[in-house]
Amino acid sequence: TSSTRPQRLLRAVQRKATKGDPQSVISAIDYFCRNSEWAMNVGDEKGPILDSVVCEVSPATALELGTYCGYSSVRIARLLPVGTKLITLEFHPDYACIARQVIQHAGLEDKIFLVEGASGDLIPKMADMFGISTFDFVFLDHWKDRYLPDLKLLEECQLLRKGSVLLADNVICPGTPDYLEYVRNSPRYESRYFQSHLEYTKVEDGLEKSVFLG
Ligand SMILES: Cc1cc(-c2n[nH]c(CCNC(=O)c3cc(-c4ccc(F)cc4)cc(O)c3O)n2)ccn1
Ligand SMILES: [Mg+2]
Repeated sequence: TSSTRPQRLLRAVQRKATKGDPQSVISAIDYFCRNSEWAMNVGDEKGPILDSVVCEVSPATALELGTYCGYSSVRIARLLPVGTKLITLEFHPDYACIARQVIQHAGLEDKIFLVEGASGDLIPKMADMFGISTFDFVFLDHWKDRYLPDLKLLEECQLLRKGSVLLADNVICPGTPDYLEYVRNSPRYESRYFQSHLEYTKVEDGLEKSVFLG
């Protein structure tokens, strides 16, 4: 029976990465995507930009929208101090199943809470589900037409505080024009674009970092 791309990506991790070593999991996925099959991970060019923002914010509470195979969950969680947690939301059960195994191989299952469901349904439940009040950091990497509605939902649910940092992937490719227009023109955000490329390609893409001003 044929396997899926996420299953083949997981197999590459299980074969090549050292259990409990997040960096080797990241390297194994990047190697697989450069040498075997492209996959929609934030990747090894935008990844270091994500790392630098996570280190700068050093969030006590972090949210990721769009887990896929768990590559960026591992990138983020490996940098989080003890006692802090990453909540990551994934819509597709098949992706979630693979991501759990990738996260486990990295040894980060105690720092990452993966929740299955649609962002629009889950965001209003975050505070109650996890006993948090606001997010210090949000990584948007899910359906591109959900970035703006979910940002507004985070505002309405009062899950952002003065200084909360939002980092959005794919603002050029596939593109999130309505989100970009909003964060770049709203007086409630200070926004900055980090130019890069679509993972594992020469196509332009980038990350938009937006600080909520309250
Ligand atoms: C909780 C929740 C979660 C989700 C959700 N979970 N997982 C996703 C995946 C979303 N990601 C992408 O679609 C994506 C696409 C490309 C791409 C593809 C093809 C091209 F030709 C060029 C670029 C590149 C990327 O970097 C991407 O991130 N959404 C949805 C709803 N609610
Ligand atoms: Mg992406």
